Amino acid sequence: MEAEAEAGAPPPNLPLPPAFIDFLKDNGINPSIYASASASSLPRYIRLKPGTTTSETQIAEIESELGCELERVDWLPGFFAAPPHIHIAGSVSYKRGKIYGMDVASGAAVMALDVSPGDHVLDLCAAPGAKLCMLLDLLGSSGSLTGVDVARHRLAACRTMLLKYGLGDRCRLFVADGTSFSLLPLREEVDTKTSNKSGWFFLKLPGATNIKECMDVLKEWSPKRSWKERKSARRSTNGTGPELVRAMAQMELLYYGRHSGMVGHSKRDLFITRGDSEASVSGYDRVLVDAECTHDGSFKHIQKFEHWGWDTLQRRVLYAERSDSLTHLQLNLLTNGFRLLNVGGSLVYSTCSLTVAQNEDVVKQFLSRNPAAELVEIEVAKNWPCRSGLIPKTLRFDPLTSQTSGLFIAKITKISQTLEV
Ligand SMILES: C[S@@+](CC[C@H](N)C(=O)[O-])C[C@H]1O[C@@H](n2cnc3c(N)ncnc32)[C@H](O)[C@@H]1O
Repeated sequence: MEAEAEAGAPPPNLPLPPAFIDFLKDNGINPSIYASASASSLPRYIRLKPGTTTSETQIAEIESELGCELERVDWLPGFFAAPPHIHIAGSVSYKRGKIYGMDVASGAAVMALDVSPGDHVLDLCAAPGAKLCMLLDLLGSSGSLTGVDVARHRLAACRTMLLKYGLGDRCRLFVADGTSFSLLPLREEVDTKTSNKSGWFFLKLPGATNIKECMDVLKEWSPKRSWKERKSARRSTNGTGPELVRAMAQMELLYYGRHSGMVGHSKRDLFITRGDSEASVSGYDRVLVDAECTHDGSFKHIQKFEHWGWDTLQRRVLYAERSDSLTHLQLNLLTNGFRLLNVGGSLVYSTCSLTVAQNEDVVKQFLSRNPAAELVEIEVAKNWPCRSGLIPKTLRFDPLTSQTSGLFIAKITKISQTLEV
């Protein structure tokens, strides 16, 4: 890991508005970082879909299609750097689902989680889904992945990605608030060969033959049900506490795959919630909290405001109330993700903000309230071109140090089922 970049470097070559420069300075961020990360210097990163042959011939084919040379990222398998100006979305390889456009720092956050086949994984801020797809690629053909996001349209884009890359089999997607989401993974799998609810997907995928059963499961979760259906659903929740009924009404299932734990279960079956003292109810082995943030470390995102108008940045990103409520949101997402984590499991908290308030401060506050949480070293990071965060064991990627987008990563484990203080 490299030492922290020195302050006092040249001024940014983007016409950053004074309010943004003030925001950066208030947060101790040197605006020069935006100079080094100008569009002409930061590589465009590509991740190859595993299973795609990585022979030199295949790489050469992609190179000739993109019209550039790809440089293998030696510290993160499967990633390649392309020149900054390359647009991959129009390429055949991209359209056919052979490559992903994904910053290598985002890949690092996923690798830090150390997912193994068979794990039950929760991605609490999942959309639009670059990290979720990588998690599924690592999971392979066992375990499950639950993706949650509060923004329906963004999660719909995530579903499109799942289908494009053929990754939906073990995944389910919920439109829900990650600060209160409570569904646990279902570990015992329904035998999809003998069950009469055999192997249904939300969207009809190759191999599916009974679309009606699929639609029945989804209807149960849809907020747009007829009065009659809502009445009968209310009847079926009689005897259920009001909090649970509210929780059941508040989320929508947007997608599920054959081995996602949804097949053969009614909505009610899935509301086995974990009370704080119920350690015996199994939660998730891995949790990713890639929290909503000001995105100030994502150079490409900030650059878009040149077209959208800098006043939009000021209005949407920088006003103080948003910053305050964001750190609350981040803390609540982290706390709920940790609540759903198994003892011995791992959680990664990441943001693409470079501010201390949204990163180290959130983690510090969380640790002070959760004696069962322990910050752990990210073992795989030994050769990563990043620097330490202000708290030891946390990591920071930034354009100057890493030639990547900005990203903060902290890894936390649960050492016991102790309650929050
Ligand atoms: C940084 S983005 C996540 C990017 C995503 N992990 C990926 O790799 O593509 C943060 C996401 O958090 C979502 N979000 C904001 N508030 C949320 C909440 N209360 N619960 C769940 N998701 C939330 C936003 O809609 C947004 O999609």
